[in-house]
Amino acid sequence: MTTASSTNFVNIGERTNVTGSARFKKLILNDDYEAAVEVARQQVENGAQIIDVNMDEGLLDAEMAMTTFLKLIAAEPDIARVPVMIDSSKWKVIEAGLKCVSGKPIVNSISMKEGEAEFLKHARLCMAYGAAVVVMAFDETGQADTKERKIEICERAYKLLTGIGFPPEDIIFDPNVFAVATGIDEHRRYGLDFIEATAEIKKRCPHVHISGGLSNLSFSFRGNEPVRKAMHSVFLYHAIPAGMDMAIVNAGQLDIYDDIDPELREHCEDVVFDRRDDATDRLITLAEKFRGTDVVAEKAAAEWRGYEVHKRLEHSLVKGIDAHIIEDTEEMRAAVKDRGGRPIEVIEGPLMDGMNVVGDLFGSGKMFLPQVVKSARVMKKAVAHLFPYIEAEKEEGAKGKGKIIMATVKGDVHDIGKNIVGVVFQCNGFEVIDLGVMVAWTDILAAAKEHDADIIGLSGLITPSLDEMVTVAEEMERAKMTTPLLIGGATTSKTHTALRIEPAYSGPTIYVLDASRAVGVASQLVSDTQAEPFIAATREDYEQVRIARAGKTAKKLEPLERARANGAKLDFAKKAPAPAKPGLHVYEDWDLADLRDYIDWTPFFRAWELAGTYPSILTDEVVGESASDLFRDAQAMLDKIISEKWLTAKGAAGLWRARRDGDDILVSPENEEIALPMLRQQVSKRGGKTNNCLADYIDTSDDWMGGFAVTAGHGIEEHVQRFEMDKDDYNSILLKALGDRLAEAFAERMHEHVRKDLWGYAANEDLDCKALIQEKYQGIRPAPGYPACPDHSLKPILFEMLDATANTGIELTTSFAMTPTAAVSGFYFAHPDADYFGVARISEDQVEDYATRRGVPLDKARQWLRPNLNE
Ligand SMILES: C[S@@+](CC[C@H](N)C(=O)[O-])C[C@H]1O[C@@H](n2cnc3c(N)ncnc32)[C@H](O)[C@@H]1O
Repeated sequence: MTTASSTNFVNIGERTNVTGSARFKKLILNDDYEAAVEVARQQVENGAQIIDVNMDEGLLDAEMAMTTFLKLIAAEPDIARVPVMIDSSKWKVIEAGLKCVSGKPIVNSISMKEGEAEFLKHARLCMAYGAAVVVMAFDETGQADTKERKIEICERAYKLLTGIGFPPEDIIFDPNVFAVATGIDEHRRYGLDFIEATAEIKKRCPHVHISGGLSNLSFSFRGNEPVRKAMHSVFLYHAIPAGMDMAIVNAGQLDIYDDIDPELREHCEDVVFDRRDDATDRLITLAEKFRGTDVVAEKAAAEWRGYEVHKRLEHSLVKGIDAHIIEDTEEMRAAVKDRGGRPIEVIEGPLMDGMNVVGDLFGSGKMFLPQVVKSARVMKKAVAHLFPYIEAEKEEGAKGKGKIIMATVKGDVHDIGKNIVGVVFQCNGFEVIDLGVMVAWTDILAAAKEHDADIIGLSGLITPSLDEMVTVAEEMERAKMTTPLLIGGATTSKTHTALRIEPAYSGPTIYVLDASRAVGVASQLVSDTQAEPFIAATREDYEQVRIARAGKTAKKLEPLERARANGAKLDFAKKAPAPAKPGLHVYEDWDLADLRDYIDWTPFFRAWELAGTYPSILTDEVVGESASDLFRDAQAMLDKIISEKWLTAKGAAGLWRARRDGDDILVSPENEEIALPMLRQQVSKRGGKTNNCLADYIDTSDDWMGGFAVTAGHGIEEHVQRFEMDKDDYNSILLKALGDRLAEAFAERMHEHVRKDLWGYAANEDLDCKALIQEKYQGIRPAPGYPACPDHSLKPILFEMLDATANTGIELTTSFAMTPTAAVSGFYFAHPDADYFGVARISEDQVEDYATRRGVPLDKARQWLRPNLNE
């Protein structure tokens, strides 16, 4: 069956509506009524059986526009054969329209919004003109959203209208189609409520018609026409048998139900009928496959290829399209050559012009990181094409704004943030010399000298990197350097930079919050006029941070003994039973397809500096488009990662006997006991709150705990290199970010496997991905380096118990960072009352106690615990 043709269903053309069609609005605003009439004709030719005309636009004299247009179409026999729906929120406009229509008009709309008297007044007028009316399901308290309200309002309106003799067959109810798949739970029933209400209204109000505006339904998928069309068709397929007999819809844009891709159709029906909890998530995921597959997109694509070459280059750069960049760059180069110019001019002229547009859009918040990184990829390809010509002519390279050395410091391996910042610098005309990860200070200083760098940028993600950055600063000082030093990365902060790094180096030292600030900072540092005042202002700012900190006396903490006495007292009668499968379990190659469903997407968008929560970020007013594009690319790459097996997921999980001894947990992976010394909160607690320590979660005898290490990073290097060889930072960063996501998903999956199977204390747990991300399960998996066990140096102990390097291939750097970077490790606690907390500040007594328990010199313990010291 098709959606429309085999029923008495009437479709109402929507293109002659200034609020819904940008093109029609433009025509009317420009007084181009001739072309506007053509829009109406096309609608009718495309099968519209009624045309909706709306002129509600602030800049228009709507009464005038309505009457002008209606008179014009009344003179066109092939348009005038279909009824006109006069659509306005202003009664005066409707009345003006009614006066110009010759056939049977339809008024869109009246409602009880302003009470019964007003409603009936309008209804009587419509009756006088012989007009049918659309009655919105709207009353004095607002628009009907639930099924019950829709029915109640329509029934009430029906009684009122028939009470004054209004012909029931001239009543068209619009029970409000609202957007579904928005990610908001209350919206899930909107589609179903409309359909069910339709059936009931038809029953209770004989002879009426039911109509609705379909475009609302798929609002969440704007920009994705194939999915919108499928949703509309699916909706009508079910709403028509329920009694819907009209809809405002672009008839040319409906799919035949049977022709819709079966998977898409099923997912749309899941959403419309609210058939499963994850219906929205699944449709959003699937939707990405269909984006851009429609005719409109293809037409737009063809159109820009007709631009002149300068504009084509700009278009490629701004849109991040690399498909034609080589041929266009070549065309430009040839054109420049023909007029006696040099190849470098292609870079300095059109390419830089395009990148300036990108820079401006990014700077003004109209473009986001993923798009910028794509633009940079296009630029790099263009430059690479020109390079041999530039070399051949022995030209100087384009003069950049300045040279920046970038490095992730020794002991640290994380580089997504650094790479993104590097790309953004390059887009803005800086030359970046990227030294990679785990870079010793000696190499950083040597590179700065060799390249005569204007700026050095350091990056780090884990807390031990903070100390390493101080070391780099001290060494720069010793070498009497004056090069500005930029500090960035997840654990860095303005406070740490002001308190520890800047005092170590007399050159300019500046903390950079994120990629969007990096260019502003670097540009000021290389500017002849702005550098000095900027550096002075930053120094003053950091001085204030130090003064404020000096004014604060160290926080008053509880003595360790008192904190211990106030530890968490768990009811060990509730502790988890002994594991079903104790000991070590190794997984050499976990199925990546299985992990895909466990991915928490929100942090993925954060890595690209897109603010928001998945899935609503995909339809966010500001970043929605950028997030959706990125998500589509991510899904496509995930498809390949899985089907072509780019990555291998290896993991180990162990469940061991454990008992608590003071603040140590004694674990027995084999026969001997291994001590895991834990840290305790010492901040004063009130109101019955306890001073927690992870050891509190373990019984003094006969208990169990676990540990795990998982990675999804094996195999990644080969592909990262492939992308980098191809100057494709975008895909290289995308792959790394997806590797991280798969590793986190693996940690989630492994934890579930432990609860339900290996340990088995929650064998009947039934949680979906969302509930897992919200940690709705029993037990926790604290990770070394995180607030409840901030000391990264516990990782070697954990790794030894798991024989993790042999079993999973994960290695630890000197700062206890894991390689591959796409890796997660931690402990398992199963007690139902075990919860995450932060150790926060600790005092000297605990540092000494910890040094003794770990069997290390006090200095070493101080170094490990530095971020938690009370100083
Ligand atoms: C960093 S997030 C990772 C999960 C997130 N769904 C993702 O995919 O990125 C949460 C994890 O961090 C660790 N974590 C969070 N808070 C912690 C705390 N206070 N102490 C120790 N570990 C903590 C735990 O391993 C927890 O599972």
